[in-house]
Amino acid sequence: MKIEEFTDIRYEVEEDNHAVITIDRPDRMNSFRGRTVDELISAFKYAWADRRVAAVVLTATGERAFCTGGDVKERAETGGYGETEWGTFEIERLHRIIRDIPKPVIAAVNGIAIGGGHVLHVLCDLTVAAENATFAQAGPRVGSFDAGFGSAYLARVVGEKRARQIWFLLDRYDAVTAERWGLVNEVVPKEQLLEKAREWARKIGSYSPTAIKFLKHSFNADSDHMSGISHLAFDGLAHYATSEEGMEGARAFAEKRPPDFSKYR
Ligand SMILES: CC(C)(COP(=O)(O)OP(=O)(O)OC[C@H]1O[C@@H](n2cnc3c(N)ncnc32)[C@H](O)[C@@H]1OP(=O)(O)O)[C@@H](O)C(=O)NCCC(=O)NCCSC(=O)c1cc(O)c2ccccc2c1O
Repeated sequence: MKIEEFTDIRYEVEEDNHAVITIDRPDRMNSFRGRTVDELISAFKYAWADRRVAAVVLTATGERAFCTGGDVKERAETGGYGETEWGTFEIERLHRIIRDIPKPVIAAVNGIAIGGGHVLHVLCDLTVAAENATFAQAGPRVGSFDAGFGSAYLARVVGEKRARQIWFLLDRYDAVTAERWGLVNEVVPKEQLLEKAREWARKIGSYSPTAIKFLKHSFNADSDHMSGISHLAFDGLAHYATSEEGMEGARAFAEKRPPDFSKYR
């Protein structure tokens, strides 16, 4: 997909040194649909191929949301995430490209990161958060789960007890707690968020790209077996998310009522 065709994201190369990818669906709290995911993959490919780009910043429009995961309203209406370039919902490929691109990816979290949006920042190499940012998972409330990197790798990052707490209690954590848990590298005032991410990108751009590339691959190697778990998890999720139980979660969200999962116990 060409950059000028992007509707759900923006892609810019800043100061000939780093790319900034901005999720731009503020009316849906920067949730993603199939098209958003396709555009994000294309943007990461552009950044991968562009020799000027040493690091990638992933952020979103506004101060309310970084990314609220899948577009639950779309899912409640249609049972899926809308049309895509190849007819498939490529979220797993997006996860892979964030890990595989041989350049550090910095999440600049400008608001709530929840559900699949939380998973995106977890997968990024570094996270800088605005003071107003919050962090949460939502799947078991809306009929979804990420039993791949979103849970297994999360446990690597914050530890088993905290990862289970995040997924089983579905509470929202503030930026200071996230930093204390090691989920976030640094918390800054919201006015300084993008500048801090760019400062890191510029710093990375002054170092040897080959050394950085090998380090990223090395960090990934130890947890890459989780890809197999991810394949299983996403195939399972495709069935679960469209089941009656899964759809009860999405419909309840769209209808602004608590879900009733009692008959599935
Ligand atoms: C994010 C919130 C906690 C914010 O709550 P708050 O009370 O501040 O605001 P509102 O709830 O009133 O929301 C304002 C406005 O935005 C709409 N909105 C919010 N989030 C979404 C969303 N994800 N999709 C669509 N629309 C959204 C909301 O409806 C309001 O609209 P109005 O028209 O009423 O003004 C809270 O909104 C919240 O909990 N949001 C839902 C978070 C969530 O459940 N996300 C999805 C998790 S599941 C997921 O991400 C997922 C990922 C995958 O990779 C999948 C892969 C394959 C299959 C399924 C997948 C999947 O489900």
